[in-house]
Amino acid sequence: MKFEVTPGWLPFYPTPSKPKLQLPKGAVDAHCHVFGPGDIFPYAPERKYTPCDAPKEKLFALRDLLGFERNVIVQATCHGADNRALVDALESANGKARGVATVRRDVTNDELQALHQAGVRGVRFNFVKRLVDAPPKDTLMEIAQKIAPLGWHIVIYFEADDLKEYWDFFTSLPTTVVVDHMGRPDVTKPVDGEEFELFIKLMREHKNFWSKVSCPERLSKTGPKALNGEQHAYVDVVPFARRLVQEFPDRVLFGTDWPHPNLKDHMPDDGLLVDYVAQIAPSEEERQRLLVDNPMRLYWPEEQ
Ligand SMILES: O=C(O)c1cc(C(=O)O)oc(=O)c1
Repeated sequence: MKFEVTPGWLPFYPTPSKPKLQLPKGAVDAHCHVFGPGDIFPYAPERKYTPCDAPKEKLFALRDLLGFERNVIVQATCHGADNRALVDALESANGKARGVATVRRDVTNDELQALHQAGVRGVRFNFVKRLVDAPPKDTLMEIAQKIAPLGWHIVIYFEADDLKEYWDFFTSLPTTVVVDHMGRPDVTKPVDGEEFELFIKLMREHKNFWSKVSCPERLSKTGPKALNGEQHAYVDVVPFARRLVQEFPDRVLFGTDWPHPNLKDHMPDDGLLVDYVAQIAPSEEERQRLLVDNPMRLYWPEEQ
């Protein structure tokens, strides 16, 4: 099937640089996606955007260039609950990728087992209105109850503004819960202001919560952008990620978010995005936890 890309869509950066930062051995890119290709794995009818194809071969080549050894591939909303592109990528990765799927309430145990076999270790609940019409909470709780016995976790994606509303629901989830992109703080607000303190409180009071300290390119308002060799990109986002890395060193993950869906302003050079990690995790010990120990504990516990 041929798909027309959403007007204004920015394709991923064609020639990423090799990072200056050398990643620790065994580093995991814990948040990235595959899109299509649409003629093999069609985009979902209910999608809110149509991306350009970003196939597994490109992802694996990027992994090697950047110095990662493994990927966690997260089901993107443009594929809805059709996990075929994700499963295909996982099955092609020689054990070097795990996945986070999207499932519906009527998913069967056999289907869950097949996803587990392919390398899926979690499901994603998305509440961002420009991306999805979120299912009702009782539907999601039913899914949570179904996946919990598999030892899977739940990845949640929401806007900072919505945290209050979902607080009771999120904190009643029965599994480890991983928050995408730091709960999308407005980085023009203070890092110790009301909005981000609420997120810190969530992490402090609920030890089953983890946070991805990813997506500075999405959250930044003032840059500078990860382009043209910039070694100090997205300085306005650094204090937020730095705070999480310092306060919750065992419950943070980092991912590139390649191929960066829905960016409007610019497309980052992924090599420079890796160099950004030196700003939020300046010590080798912090990077070891962020990039190796934490994702391995969550996604490859059998190797621990
Ligand atoms: O902010 C976004 O647009 C975005 C979208 C998706 C997705 O469509 O799944 O995933 C992300 O991690 C981020």
